[in-house]
Amino acid sequence: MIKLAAFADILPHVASIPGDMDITGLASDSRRVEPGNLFFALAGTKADGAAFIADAIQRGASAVVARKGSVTGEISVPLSEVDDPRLALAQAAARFYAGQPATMVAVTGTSGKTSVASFTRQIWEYAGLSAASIGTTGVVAPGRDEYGELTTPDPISLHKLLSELAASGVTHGAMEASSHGLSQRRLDGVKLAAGGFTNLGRDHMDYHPTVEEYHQTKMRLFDTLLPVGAPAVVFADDAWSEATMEAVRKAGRELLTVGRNGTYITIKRAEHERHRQHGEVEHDGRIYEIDLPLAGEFQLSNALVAAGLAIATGLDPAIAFKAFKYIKGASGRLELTGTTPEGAQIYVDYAHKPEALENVLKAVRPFTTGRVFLVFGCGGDRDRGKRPIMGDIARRLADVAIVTDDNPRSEDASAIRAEIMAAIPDAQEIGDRREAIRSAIAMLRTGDTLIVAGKGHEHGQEIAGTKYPFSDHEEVSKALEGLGS
Ligand SMILES: CC(=O)N[C@H]1[C@@H](OP(=O)(O)OP(=O)(O)OC[C@H]2O[C@@H](n3ccc(=O)[nH]c3=O)[C@H](O)[C@@H]2O)O[C@H](CO)[C@@H](O)[C@@H]1O[C@H](C)C(=O)N[C@@H](C)C(=O)N[C@H](CCC(=O)O)C(=O)O
Ligand SMILES: Nc1ncnc2c1ncn2[C@@H]1O[C@H](COP(=O)(O)OP(=O)(O)OP(=O)(O)O)[C@@H](O)[C@H]1O
Ligand SMILES: N[C@H](CCC[C@H](N)C(=O)O)C(=O)O
Ligand SMILES: [Mg+2]
Repeated sequence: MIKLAAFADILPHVASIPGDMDITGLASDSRRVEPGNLFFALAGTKADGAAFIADAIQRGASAVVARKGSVTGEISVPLSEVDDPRLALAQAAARFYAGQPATMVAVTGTSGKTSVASFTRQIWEYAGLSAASIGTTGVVAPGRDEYGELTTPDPISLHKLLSELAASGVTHGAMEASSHGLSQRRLDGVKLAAGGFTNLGRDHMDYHPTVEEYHQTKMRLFDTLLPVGAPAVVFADDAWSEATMEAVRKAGRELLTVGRNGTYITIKRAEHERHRQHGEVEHDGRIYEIDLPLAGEFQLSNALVAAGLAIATGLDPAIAFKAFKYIKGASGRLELTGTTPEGAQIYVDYAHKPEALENVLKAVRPFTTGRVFLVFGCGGDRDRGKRPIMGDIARRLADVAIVTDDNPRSEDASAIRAEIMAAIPDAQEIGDRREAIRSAIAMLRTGDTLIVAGKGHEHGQEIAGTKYPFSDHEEVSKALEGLGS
């Protein structure tokens, strides 16, 4: 419970409302309003929250926040009109749910966010700090491991969570900043100590009009959310690194680069083995040995961004680099899930966009003496343009590809497959994902590698509005049991 007047600096006019009222909670969905809630009417992609003000009041909303000019006519409760209701909601949520872990960092980029958030938490944990990570795979903190729906939670859930974490003694938190989250102001109330950037590729072209606009949205993390002078840890070896560095410099934040071309942490030497990477990095004039028990050079890039975030916010570099040895991959990120009796290896991976798929296929090639198999599809109700691009990547980089279903959502699954197969007509088509996985595993021989791509950690498959239980991990295990391994 908090007085409405406590939001006076965020919400115009509330200071002039006679008789201060108690606010029992915040809501942005009228269907979830409880008596005494402050309702925020948000303009969305499908609806305008202003149309649900009457509904919210009927359910007991005691005051309403809406975009200037969006409310016509009288309403029966106090109204605060603002330029940006989503920003007001984020700030109000941070006020309502007081307390955040003292050191919060956020990472953006097309791929690697979940991994970086998880690695940063693990580095802090290794150093003995009480740490949390928040992102696509959910929340992980001392005593908590919860599956999540969104990469960046909405501000109300996010601040409730941060407040609980702080109250339970968590001092360090790493979170993912998705482009949706940044554009919708979901993390504008978070007090950030540092920000990170991994890379930029094609994603969410159903939401962002151009790649440039998509990049600019991601840059909000640096030019708006990060305090002036705060460190921005930028991966230096990506095609979009230069543009990101420029954005950070222009915004007056401290630029720290990592990677082969990085100056804050520089890769001096890296040897990649099948399941680990070993090498040396330079930081602040000193050389540190690193040993990372994960496959794929991209995981080393992610680990460097994580180390950069931890060091930039105060951790001893020697401890940060030593922690690499104990890092576990995030669930379903190039995760070795099984081995056939003949020794072929099967990985579950979350690549559901072009660059991720390309990276993963390239990552396993050097260690595959036989053929690289790929089982993949594309999600429905998402960027259609990526389908033939991913088909083409599979054609170029996999030896055997099976096109199957991901989450068709409301779309016709066979039409999605056809759009992928336009670029890889020779692929096998097996719509049923379980069948596709079984069929691929049955074909594997010594030296082969199979990547089951697209769903990673997911627990379900969404078909025509229903989420059916489904796990790539489980299906791989069951198929292997069938082979007697
Ligand atoms: C496309 C998108 O981002 N949608 C988000 C957006 O919803 P919207 O603006 O489209 O909502 P809308 O349906 O148009 O309705 C507008 C407003 O009216 C309200 N409403 C609606 C109906 C009603 O009866 N009463 C009512 O009050 C809604 O609650 C909403 O506030 O704002 C909502 C509230 O903040 C989010 O929950 C919702 O996320 C949906 C669930 C979603 O699926 N988002 C995905 C695409 C997403 O955000 N993904 C990113 C990136 C993933 C990644 O690649 O890593 C993520 O961070 O997870
Ligand atoms: N640094 C990287 N560069 C390129 N590809 C990567 C990188 N890190 C991870 N990937 C690929 O992207 C997939 C998703 O990785 P991760 O979950 O860490 O990224 P993310 O940015 O959180 O993705 P999402 O936005 O889908 O949640 C991995 O399974 C892997 O295929
Ligand atoms: N957060 C991403 C996840 C996509 C996962 C993939 N399995 C798919 O369904 O396309 C999205 O909602 O676009
Ligand atoms: Mg993620």
